[in-house]
Amino acid sequence: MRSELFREGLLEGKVAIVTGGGSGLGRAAALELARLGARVAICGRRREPLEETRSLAPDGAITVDVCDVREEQQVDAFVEQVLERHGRIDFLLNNAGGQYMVPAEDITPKGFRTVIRLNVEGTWLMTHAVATKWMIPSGEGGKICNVTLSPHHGLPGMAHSSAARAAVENLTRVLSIEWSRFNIRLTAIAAGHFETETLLTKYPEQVVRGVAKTVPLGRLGRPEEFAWLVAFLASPGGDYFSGAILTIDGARDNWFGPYPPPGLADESGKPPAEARRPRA
Ligand SMILES: CCCCC/C=C/C(=O)SCCNC(=O)CCNC(=O)[C@H](O)C(C)(C)COP(=O)(O)OP(=O)(O)OC[C@H]1O[C@@H](n2cnc3c(N)ncnc32)[C@H](O)[C@@H]1OP(=O)(O)O
Ligand SMILES: NC(=O)C1=CN([C@@H]2O[C@H](COP(=O)(O)OP(=O)(O)OC[C@H]3O[C@@H](n4cnc5c(N)ncnc54)[C@H](OP(=O)(O)O)[C@@H]3O)[C@@H](O)[C@H]2O)C=CC1
Repeated sequence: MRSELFREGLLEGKVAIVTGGGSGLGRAAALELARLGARVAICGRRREPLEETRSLAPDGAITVDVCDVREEQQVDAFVEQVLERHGRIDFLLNNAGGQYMVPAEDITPKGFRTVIRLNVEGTWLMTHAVATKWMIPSGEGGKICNVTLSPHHGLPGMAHSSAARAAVENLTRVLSIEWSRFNIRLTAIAAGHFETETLLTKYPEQVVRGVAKTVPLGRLGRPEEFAWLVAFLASPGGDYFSGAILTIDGARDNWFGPYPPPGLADESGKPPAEARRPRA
């Protein structure tokens, strides 16, 4: 299948890593990058979903490795394997991540560490390995894109993850400064609510039922909309983006709920306006 948006061969010759490529947003991104001609290495903890992603891509476009991004030795071995196989790494999407939903007072020390370790340490280990094993010593630089979370003004039930994603966003900013001398460009995609299988099945049913109503555009994001942004950043169109946090969330960061709010609009859907007062 061809990309619905970009020209064929746009990413020919490029090598990309997508962590968590076996499902949801990671799968959609890996497939779009592969459609555009990139060779894509995906990883995750379970082989089966990764193999399924590979089976959906053009022959030979995607390679699969089991790797837990929290484990330094596994990350090192994975990055070395990709370099042995493909000889270069142009683009890294740190997509593996997540959390569980729970009131903050019920987060145990182990639970907090678990979420920080996955999102912050996992992102850092992969970023550091790719930078020090290829992007810096090769002199070629490259692009690293981290996946974070919108809303930025706090997501109740996800205190650990909100803290972790803020850390990743600041890491993105500081590395974009430090590593500009190596031509490494870093961005973060702050994803709002996307209709992935995990989002639809992992969280409490009553939360999932109402989640689209927390988005001004009134719907969840589609995985391909995320994948197109990733492909754009990997393409020459993304060459001058660095240090930016790109929020893709149907305006969720700016308002909680559909707009206009239910019950406030007129029959045509127009929000209310105050009457003009006569000038004094
Ligand atoms: C509807 C609103 C949506 C908001 C936006 C959402 C965005 C998304 O991110 S959707 C995609 C989410 N995807 C994922 O979260 C996938 C990755 N997540 C995971 O793998 C797990 O959820 C993980 C983050 C907990 C990590 O798993 P693992 O390393 O296997 O950890 P354990 O299951 O062994 O748990 C360790 C530790 O963590 C605490 N804990 C885990 N789950 C819960 C829970 N449901 N409730 C309370 N505490 C939990 C707990 O301390 C665990 O230790 P033990 O108690 O000893 O088991
Ligand atoms: N869907 C949404 O609305 C939003 C998603 N996000 C973020 O986007 C990313 C993708 O989300 P989504 O596709 O919905 O969720 P998924 O749960 O489908 O994706 C998470 C992927 O990461 C992999 N993964 C988890 N832990 C590890 C680990 N320790 N090492 C390697 N891989 C791991 C999982 O595979 P495996 O279990 O086999 O390891 C899975 O393929 C996540 O970071 C998520 O938090 C952010 C905001 C909103």
